Amino acid sequence: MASNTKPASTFRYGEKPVYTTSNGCPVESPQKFQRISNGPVLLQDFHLLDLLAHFDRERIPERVVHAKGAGAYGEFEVTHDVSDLTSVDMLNGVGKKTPLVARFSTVGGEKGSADTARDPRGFSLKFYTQEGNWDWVYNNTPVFFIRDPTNFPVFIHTQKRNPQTNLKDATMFWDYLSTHQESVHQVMTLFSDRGTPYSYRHMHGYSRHTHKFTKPDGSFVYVQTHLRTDQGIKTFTNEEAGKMAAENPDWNTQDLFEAIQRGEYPSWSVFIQVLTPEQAEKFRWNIFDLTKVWPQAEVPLRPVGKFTLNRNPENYFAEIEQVAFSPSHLVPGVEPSADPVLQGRLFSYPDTQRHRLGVNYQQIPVNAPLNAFNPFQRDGAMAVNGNYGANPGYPSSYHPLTYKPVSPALAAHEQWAGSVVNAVFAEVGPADYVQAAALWQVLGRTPGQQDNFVHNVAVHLCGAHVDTRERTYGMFANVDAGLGARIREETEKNVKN
Ligand code: HEM
Repeated sequence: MASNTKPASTFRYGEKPVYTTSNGCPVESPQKFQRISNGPVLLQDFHLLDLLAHFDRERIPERVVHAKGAGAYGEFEVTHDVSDLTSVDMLNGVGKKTPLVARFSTVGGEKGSADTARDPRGFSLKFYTQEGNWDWVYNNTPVFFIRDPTNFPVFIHTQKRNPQTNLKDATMFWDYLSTHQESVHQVMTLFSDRGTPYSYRHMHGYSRHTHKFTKPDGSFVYVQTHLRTDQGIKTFTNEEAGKMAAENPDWNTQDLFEAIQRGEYPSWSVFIQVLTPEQAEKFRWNIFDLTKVWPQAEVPLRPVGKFTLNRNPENYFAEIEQVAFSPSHLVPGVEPSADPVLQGRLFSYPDTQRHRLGVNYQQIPVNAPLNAFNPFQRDGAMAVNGNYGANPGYPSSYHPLTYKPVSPALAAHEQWAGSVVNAVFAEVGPADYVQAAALWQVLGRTPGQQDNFVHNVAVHLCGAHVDTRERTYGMFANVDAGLGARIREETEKNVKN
């Protein structure tokens, strides 16, 4: 056959298309190159130059956090009616199904790092709804280290590599945490065995942030979302996770891919916690404080739906590396809350994706919404969607578009007035240790879990400078005096030199 008869993207693995240069010119041999006898190679050999030049540009920036990950496609189904709370189209109608793509990840490691590292896990979903893509960019733990958006870059720097040694650095790690003790609740989760999940299939997901579910009449409720694994929670101990990191650093990636290949489709049940604005005002905890949970005894879980992952990607780079999730990808019926960390995130994700993938990242097939139409965003590198053809790039009176009305003026809770302040979210105080102390008691209900926690902290903290160790013992003593003493004793036993 002299040439191919269909576009490259439609060939399936195993077909035998004609090999060509990038401009489609058939090539006699993938190995041959043009040269003068056994002398220099020729600049006219486009096949060689094309191949080398493309190879030279294969890498794009890895994600600044959550660089190592795995993903798959699936489907969400509504199991319970929530139309009393929200007009989100995807949630409207029991039995309604919506396609999705998921990506799981570790946070601090590079793209080639070990899957079983002690780290929170990213848990991202992109739903392709009729009213736009709705992204849930969640984690596997219910709270986070920070509640001030300014702290994210500096906190992450302490979890990554030391600028001089290029090594992970226990002093830096604990120096940050012990001087920002609002982190302690998340530290309690991270250093329990939940910090080393057995697989992506065996962990829950949490929105952590408060969002708002809205209705067209302008009313709304505050919600937090929980994704509960139907496979059950399964974790590694510290030593099992370390052994797996050495033997198979890609264990979680392999586990997810092979489970789906075997037809063992993992699923999660979706629940929400709901507070009315009036309840939120009287609630013991500030609902915009990302370091606190809404205790389930006070705010029960309400079932919403279920999702299942049932298809592996055909191409990892195209579909998983290039997928771009953002908490700002919302749809009618859901809005961000005033949580300052969430507000910071609304900016950060599309910003980094314009850098990581380019300004037209929403045109990449895995990111492309079903029904988007925005001809006022034109041109730019890699505009591959036809660039809206002859449609005017402004709101033309000759070719008006259809503009859909949005909800009426929002209720009292959304009318903000006040002076500009430049302040931290809140000073750390006794209330910041209450939920961490409760978690310490919860760990005590499963035999061995408190011991594992103390051990997991000790073998990490022992690498930190003595001043930092002392301050960290104080932090754990603020949670529980006995816990502080046990961590001191176990850590000092492990200190070398
Ligand atoms: C101010 C705080 C935060 C900032 C500035 C921030 C920033 C970022 C950035 C820049 C990325 C890389 C995105 C990309 O390259 O596509 C990322 C990834 C991610 N972040 Fe955050 N983040 C913050 C807090 C959080 C919190 C609180 C959560 C969980 C509730 C979270 C969950 C994730 C997840 C799951 C990913 C991976 C997304 C994927 O799979 O592609 N982040 N974050």
